[in-house]
Amino acid sequence: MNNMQWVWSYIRNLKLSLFTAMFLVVVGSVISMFYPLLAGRLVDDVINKGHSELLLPLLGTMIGLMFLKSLIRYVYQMLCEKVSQQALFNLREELYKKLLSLDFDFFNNTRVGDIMARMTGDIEAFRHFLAFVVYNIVENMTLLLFAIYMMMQINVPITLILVVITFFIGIVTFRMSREVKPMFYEIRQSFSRLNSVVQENISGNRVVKAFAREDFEIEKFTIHNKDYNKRNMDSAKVWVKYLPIVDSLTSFLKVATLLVGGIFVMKGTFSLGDLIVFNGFLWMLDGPMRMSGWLINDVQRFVASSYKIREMLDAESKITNPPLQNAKKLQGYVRFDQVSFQFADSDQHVLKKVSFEAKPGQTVAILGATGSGKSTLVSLISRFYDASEGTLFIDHEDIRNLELRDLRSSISTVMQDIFLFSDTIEGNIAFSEPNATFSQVESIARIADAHNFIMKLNEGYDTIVGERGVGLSGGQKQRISLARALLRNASILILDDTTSAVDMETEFKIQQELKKIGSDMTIFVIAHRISSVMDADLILIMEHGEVIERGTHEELMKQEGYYYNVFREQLGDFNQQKAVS
Ligand SMILES: Nc1ncnc2c1ncn2[C@@H]1O[C@H](COP(=O)(O)OP(=O)(O)OP(=O)(O)O)[C@@H](O)[C@H]1O
Repeated sequence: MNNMQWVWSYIRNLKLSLFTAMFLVVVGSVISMFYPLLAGRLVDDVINKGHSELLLPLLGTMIGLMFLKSLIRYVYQMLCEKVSQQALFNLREELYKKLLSLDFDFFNNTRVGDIMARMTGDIEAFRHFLAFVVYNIVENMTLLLFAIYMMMQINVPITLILVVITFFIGIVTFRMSREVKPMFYEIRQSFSRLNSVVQENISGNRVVKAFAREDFEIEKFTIHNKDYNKRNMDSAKVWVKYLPIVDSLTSFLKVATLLVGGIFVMKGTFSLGDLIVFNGFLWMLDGPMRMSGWLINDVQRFVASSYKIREMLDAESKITNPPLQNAKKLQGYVRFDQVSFQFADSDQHVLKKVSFEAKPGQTVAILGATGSGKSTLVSLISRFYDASEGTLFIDHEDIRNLELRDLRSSISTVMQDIFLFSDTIEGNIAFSEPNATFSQVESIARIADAHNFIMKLNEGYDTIVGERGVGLSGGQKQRISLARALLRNASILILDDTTSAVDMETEFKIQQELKKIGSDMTIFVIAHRISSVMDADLILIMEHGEVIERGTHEELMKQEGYYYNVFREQLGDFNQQKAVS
């Protein structure tokens, strides 16, 4: 599909408004033709021939046409605005839906600033194209063609001379647009990089302040700002190079009209009124020619932006989604069969031939050094990624045959990187189960040991937490996100380092509560503390993507390997903590 077909797909339903607008643009251009003609009559009939009775009707007609033209212009501008806003709305919706359908791989490899540039600047270029560029192209084309036609009716030789000059202006403008075209893509890329720096500084402002690196960040921003500025200036330089030529040629149009027209007037083959008419038509030649530079500029911007927008619309999630067979709540039987995994842009296996099974109601704990593949392993259960080799079965079905929403609605996850929305605490907890009543939210918050601290906040459950949970401690955020996960009546519960920021006493309480409610849930717990995993039915010890030890607490203690050593290291702390409490 080329760019025009693509744009058309957004305005197809609005074609009546669009065609009406374009028709009115043509009518407006026709009306413009009358001004020079009437001005010519004014000179020839009223001034030269002394028909003063024609003065008022001629002036009245000119003023009337001016009003009519303004009215028509208003209507077609409004119609174009309506078409562009509606198309923009549809495009924004489609882009947003696409964004939410894309997988982790896309987000891992695309900067947020770049996505934001597409959702703002590029979309604006699309709107500007429909709201302004399209009607201006039609208006200028019709003005140019009508003017040439009308001038031809009056004097062919002068018109031909003017058309030849206009042709040269066209060539210069075309060369300028060719030179400036690649620059627009560069400007677009530079804007995206600038956006990324701003976005990173807003998200990471705490880190910047904590390390007092404001100067460094300002310097970094300045480099990108200068780059953006330079690229815009480069394109402006092309303009500056060509604009004097275009200006000279358009001025030459006037000189040529006066010179040749004057000679014809002196010879008596051309009336003074005709010269006035010609002069009146001149702006319809040079106007479109001058304007074409700006319009080509806008079209190039639009082409560069639409390329970026379409790139995102064409992005495909690697996770294929099979059709929904028969929606049912999963039991929570999970089996990894020789599962290996590597990230798309990496040649290293993050998981190597992992096999184990978890029955409904069982708890599987995963322990291991940082970077050993624990989070990656559980992310395969929600199908955030597909295994590179081997198969993952859920309820004895290859996970790739399960419809994504159906699968994910049976799983509840507390991710390591906690995210809370800018919403009330109640809204954040109920995110997983929008139909939950307040008392359900409250009782689940008790289980997650969040109720007490929430009640101490001035607004309680109505407290609005800032973006990403600003205003709460790490442990408080963890407990709210745990409550959010528990509220959903899931078959599989994944807790990725969920209690790392809460004290051991609180963790113990949460574990006791979990035992009460999670009797038929399959629970995956990733933890660094032995105390979080001791009671699990199966403990997996990971190292460099491999399961190096497995078994229950007792079995692993007997092996006297990694688990045994970690247990001995942490036991002291644990006993100390228990003694203090
Ligand atoms: N998006 C990614 N692209 C490429 N490699 C990645 C990506 N995410 C993680 N990795 C790599 O995969 C390996 C396993 O990461 P993972 O997050 O699963 O470890 P982990 O055991 O959960 O670590 P931690 O205990 O620190 O959370 C790491 O070596 C990491 O560098």
